[in-house]
Amino acid sequence: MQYISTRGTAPVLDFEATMLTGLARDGGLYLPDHVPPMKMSEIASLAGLSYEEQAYLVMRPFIGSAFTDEEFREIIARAYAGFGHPARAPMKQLAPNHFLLELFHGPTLAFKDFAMQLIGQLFQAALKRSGDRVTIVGATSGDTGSAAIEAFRGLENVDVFILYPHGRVSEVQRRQMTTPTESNVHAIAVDGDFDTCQALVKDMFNDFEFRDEVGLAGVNSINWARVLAQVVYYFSAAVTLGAPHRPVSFTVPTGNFGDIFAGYIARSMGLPIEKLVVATNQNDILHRALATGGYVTDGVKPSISPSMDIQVSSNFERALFDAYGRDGAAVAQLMDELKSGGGFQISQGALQYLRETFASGRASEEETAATITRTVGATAEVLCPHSAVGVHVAEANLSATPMVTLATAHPAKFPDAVEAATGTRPALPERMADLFERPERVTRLPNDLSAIESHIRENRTV
Ligand SMILES: Cc1ncc(COP(=O)(O)O)c(C=O)c1O
Ligand SMILES: N[C@@H](CCOP(=O)(O)O)C(=O)O
Repeated sequence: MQYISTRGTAPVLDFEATMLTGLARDGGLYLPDHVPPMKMSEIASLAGLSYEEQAYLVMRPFIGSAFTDEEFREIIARAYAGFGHPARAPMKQLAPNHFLLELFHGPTLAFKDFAMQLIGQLFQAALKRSGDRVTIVGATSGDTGSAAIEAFRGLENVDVFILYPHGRVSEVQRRQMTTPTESNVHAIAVDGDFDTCQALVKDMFNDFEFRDEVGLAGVNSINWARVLAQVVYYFSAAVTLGAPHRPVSFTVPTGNFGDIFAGYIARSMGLPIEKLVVATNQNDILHRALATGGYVTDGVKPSISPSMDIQVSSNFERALFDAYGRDGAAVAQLMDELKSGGGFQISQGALQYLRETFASGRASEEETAATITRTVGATAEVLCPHSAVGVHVAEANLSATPMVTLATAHPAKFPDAVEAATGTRPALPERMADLFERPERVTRLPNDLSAIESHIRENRTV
């Protein structure tokens, strides 16, 4: 399996190099050159297997010769051993044809753990073999950062620097990033929003001198391995509900478009997904783009679902690449327009492809809060605000086909919003009970590439 860039001019890489490279050197994102199909019988045979075995069977064709079968099985076993639920991704029923896929039983209580725990193991195995050292730099609106720190803390050959928007993540998210004591963990609070942080990370990748000097690696969903790991739970949920003999729909709370793009890959592999619904909060650029064809940024508005406060949605570039018939030059042109002018117009043909592929909807702040209140009243399920955005949009898309909404974070990560909607403050799991007593360690920096690069140069330990 080979990987190619969405902008068409970066070197073609194998799986391991793609994972360690992060952003392609032409500024694009890597994608497999083809998506390996799964036969109906292969999909059917996933039913009843452990999550780990399903993960092995779904991901194996993408890995090539990077790891032996035995190594890969062991890596997967270690990745999911720390999850707090034996099913890893259990499902609850909200209504006769509406299900909630709980993706928050990992160590940092968000869906990011599914990929990050796996990537941590994959990086360790690859770096042990090569003896290389890397500096991971990531941007976060709260959940990617804590998951990355948890996966890489204390590892010998890795430093991890996480940029988060100062004052725009929940207190639990911030403390998850600022309280680890390991010297290879570095939290940076940036003056700006998530888009600022993500742009800084991409600028670092495009600064080749810096990139090569520090051995830059990325664990945002620009990293293909992140997306791949998230493909698995679409299969696990769908076969539980009768796929491939019966189609299933999914609604995905969306910000950076990584999670829903994983669903798109599952469908491309042959999983019968009827509707794939993009659910946005008031930062609804994706919903507007699908409705109007204009992808136009208009400033991030802070919301009660802060992890989705994103306007420059990184993985949408991967969807555009397919929508434009895998024309890297066309994608590069759109991304230049986005960078220089804050937006672009999607061509009619590409828009038609995207509309046939994705449905979409948005939830206002009031609708999000009301969904948390209503759902706990009707089902006793306490939703986090991101999952509530998903449930609200899913309810407008219900049909005879079972709908699965992805519950992307644990309610205790966003206690203020959940308490305001339910009257009850959700408690953190016992193992995190002292989170608010642990000392914090963070560096505040301006939105200034050279200041952040200097900080990284001076503070990396490897
Ligand atoms: C809790 C939560 N839900 C949903 C999302 C959206 O996921 P994606 O960025 O993959 O679209 C994120 C982060 O982006 C998140 O942290
Ligand atoms: N919501 C994310 C934003 C970064 O997304 P990623 O999937 O590209 O890493 C977060 O919580 O940080």
